Amino acid sequence: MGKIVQSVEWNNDRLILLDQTQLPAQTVYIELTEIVDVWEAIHTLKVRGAPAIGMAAAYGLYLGVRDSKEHEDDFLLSLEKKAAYLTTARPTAVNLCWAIERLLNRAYQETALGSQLPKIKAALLEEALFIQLEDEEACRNIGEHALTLFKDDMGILTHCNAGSLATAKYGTATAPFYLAKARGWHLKVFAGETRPVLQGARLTAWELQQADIDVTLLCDNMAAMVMAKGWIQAVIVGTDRVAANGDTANKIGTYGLALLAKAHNIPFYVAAPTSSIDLQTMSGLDIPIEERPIEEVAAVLGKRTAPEGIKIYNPAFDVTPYHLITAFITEKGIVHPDQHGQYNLPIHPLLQKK
Ligand SMILES: CSC[C@H]1O[C@H](OP(=O)(O)O)[C@H](O)[C@@H]1O
Repeated sequence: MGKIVQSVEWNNDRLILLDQTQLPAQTVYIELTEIVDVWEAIHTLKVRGAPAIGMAAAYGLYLGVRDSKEHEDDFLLSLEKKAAYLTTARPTAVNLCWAIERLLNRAYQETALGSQLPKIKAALLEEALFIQLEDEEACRNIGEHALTLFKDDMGILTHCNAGSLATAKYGTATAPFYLAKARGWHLKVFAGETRPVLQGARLTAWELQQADIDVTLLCDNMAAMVMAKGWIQAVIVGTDRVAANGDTANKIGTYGLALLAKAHNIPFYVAAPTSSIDLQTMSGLDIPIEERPIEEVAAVLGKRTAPEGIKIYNPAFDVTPYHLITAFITEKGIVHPDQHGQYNLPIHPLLQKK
């Protein structure tokens, strides 16, 4: 029986991460106790995937103040500076700043109650643990809802890694694959390799193989052909940030898949925990798109493939306009567009409109 891999764990008062840059060749766990090392792990994709970087940032903020010696009057300012520092690790996934905001709010609440520093710090760790537990439950619920849209023996295409590695467990886009396996269904997963960082080849293919799930690896440029062959009955992807109108930022290449799905009349689903839905961002035009080092494009796993001195563009994400999305699968249920083609998206109770 296969196993469901996990990438983030709080254990023995330290943050333990499965270093995703070493997969699939090596399974390497790193133990972090310093906020600067958490920032670096997020920035260099040792930990990656919107929910997972939110969880890591939350634990990182706690680690940043756990042993601090500031006077109580200076603690909140120090906490806010460390929070701001962590949000610079990566800009696109709203989960990172959302998790940080949750810990800041807990600190403000405890301060207002007159709590002493030890209690405030304990509340920060408690909130980080809550975020991880909630994400696992949200992913499981997303999987259950997604299975109402799928049936046994379907071919499903996914992109990048919105998997168990990118979340507390199960993944968002991959959650239905794990639950279908447990239900005895045979879903045929097609995973795009996802240039340039190869999250599909290195991570999704690996984690589904570990779980004995039927997965076929594709180059990104094969998606149109397998759709034309009739091998794909649905596309499901994750997200880093859904804007208020439903425009969705996800791994570069997602927008193209949505256009292909539309052209082939194939449903295109976004698995979106409410922790990734940002009603403060009005549309895709307002979503910050991370640009990453050009070396990711110029070389493949360290071997240079592009000529020296060539111009290179390396956006890590693109935005799929909401009208190309068939439905959002959230932990609160499936959201289809209304009669005007507009989305009324659920909001996480702790992400109230300001
Ligand atoms: C549930 S993971 C969401 C999202 O995050 C990934 O980006 P990255 O690998 O750069 O962290 C990818 O876009 C996934 O779909």
